[in-house]
Amino acid sequence: MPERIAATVACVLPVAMLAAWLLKMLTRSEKAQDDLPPALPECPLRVISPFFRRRFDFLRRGFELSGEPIFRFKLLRSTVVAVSGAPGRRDFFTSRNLDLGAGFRALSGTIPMLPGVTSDLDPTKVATIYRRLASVQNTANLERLIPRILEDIRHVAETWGTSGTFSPFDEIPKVTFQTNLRCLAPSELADDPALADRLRTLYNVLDTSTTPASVLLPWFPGPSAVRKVLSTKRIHDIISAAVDARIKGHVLPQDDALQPMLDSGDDRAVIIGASAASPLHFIMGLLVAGSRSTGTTASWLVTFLAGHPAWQAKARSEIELLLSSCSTPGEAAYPRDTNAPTAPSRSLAQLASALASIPLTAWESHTPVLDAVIRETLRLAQPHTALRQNTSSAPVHIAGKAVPPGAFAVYPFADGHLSAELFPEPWRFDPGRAQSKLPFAWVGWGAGANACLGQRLARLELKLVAAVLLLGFELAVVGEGGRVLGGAEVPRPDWNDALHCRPAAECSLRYRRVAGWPQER
Ligand code: HEM
Repeated sequence: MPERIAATVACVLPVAMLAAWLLKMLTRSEKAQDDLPPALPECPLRVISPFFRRRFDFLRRGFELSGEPIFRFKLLRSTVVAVSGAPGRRDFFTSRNLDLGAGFRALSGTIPMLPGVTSDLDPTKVATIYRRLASVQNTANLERLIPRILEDIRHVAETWGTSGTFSPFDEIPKVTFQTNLRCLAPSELADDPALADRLRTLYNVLDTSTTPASVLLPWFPGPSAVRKVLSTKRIHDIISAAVDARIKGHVLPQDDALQPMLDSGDDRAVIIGASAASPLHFIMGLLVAGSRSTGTTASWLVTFLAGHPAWQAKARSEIELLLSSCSTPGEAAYPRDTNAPTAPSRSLAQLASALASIPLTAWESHTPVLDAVIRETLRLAQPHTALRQNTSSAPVHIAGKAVPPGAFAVYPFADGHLSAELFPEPWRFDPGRAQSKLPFAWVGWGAGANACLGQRLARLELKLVAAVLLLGFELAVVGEGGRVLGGAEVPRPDWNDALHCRPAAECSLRYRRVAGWPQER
């Protein structure tokens, strides 16, 4: 009998504690304040799932319901202020007291805090990481990386065979994960396909295990929280084994991103670890910051080009022009001998090496079509909501409304990017469209103090991926039953999928390897 009572208490007590805690959270009253934005008339418990699972719809509906460009709601105990409109955008991106790291830690929950694995960083260490990321992106290093990135793209592309159909949202991120690994991690990892694949799978587990519970109740050991902790630990173990092998001299010094950090005596935790507080710490953190966005952008870049033949042709001609202007007289830049029985895989290798002859300055300054296509892709398929916390002790004012100390402010990029006023027919993919001159209307790389720190590298990677795919393959978007889709028929990005913007409608890429360029197209 006493055992039965003890068992019942053991079952009921945690549930009762959780219920009491929830009640306390939900009944906490806010300090009355005149300049607070209007509150959403919803029970705090009912906003949790939409905020995390269908954020685009939730915020759009909130602006409609409140009838204001700014409204507030509660996520358990936290006040969150959602911001839109020109004055709101300006104040959001220019406020000095809205902290990206704190907002990211509390509302994104990508990386759990694990003693010895992830930690917060002091400002000096953050500055070191910024410096190292800047070195990765200096001109000499990017020049050095171009042939390696192209070889990585070629290797992944060869696994696709000569023709077929695939989901761009599954296959293209494999390419960009590999290229980011090449640029940011020890080369021992980028050179080992099995380890690289394992790391990619573990990062995917981190992404897909983010649930409302794992973010709002990080101390609660639910199944997704446990999966996250395990994957974080495994990622850490793989990366630290590679770093330690180098430190102990089991592997010779390499020409990669790790070596200068070791040579400068950087703190091992800064090199390896990930920060739960911000997308930092070099290898683990930057792979999170960079891989997901580069993968999503590259997937849509290729999909839009495949579905818009006129832009595809313009982009291809631009790269062909670069190729022909970079080949030395009398030398074929890329297989021109159409009589030779060119094996398709050989032709991809030749393509990669021909593209490697194009200098960085040409990729950066002589590709107006690719620049316009990337800009339009970032406008139309970047489902980002910027997250910030007011870490100061005074309210921060956004368009005249207060974000109280400790509260969060969130800005959905859809506000500007999908606005019909700023971008007429906003869902139409049109890289030739006139650009809005209004500040912060387009924030594809972020804006203000927190603009993307990896954009030079990301831009280069996107162009190299586009070049190999456009010159190495014939591409088309196909929908249900293999029907080719073009222009307005290409499915819309679904902004509720905050990771990939993967469309709700079926959408695949049909590809066929081109044996030689330009004659055999
Ligand atoms: C196409 C690829 C990428 C896109 C579209 C992108 C976009 C962005 C955006 C919009 C922000 C600002 C976020 C906000 O305000 O909430 C940001 C920040 C950041 N990005 Fe990127 N990014 C890309 C690739 C990369 C890569 C490859 C790296 C690193 C190698 C990187 C490192 C960072 C870092 C460290 C920050 C935080 C800056 C800070 O704390 O102030 N990004 N990125």
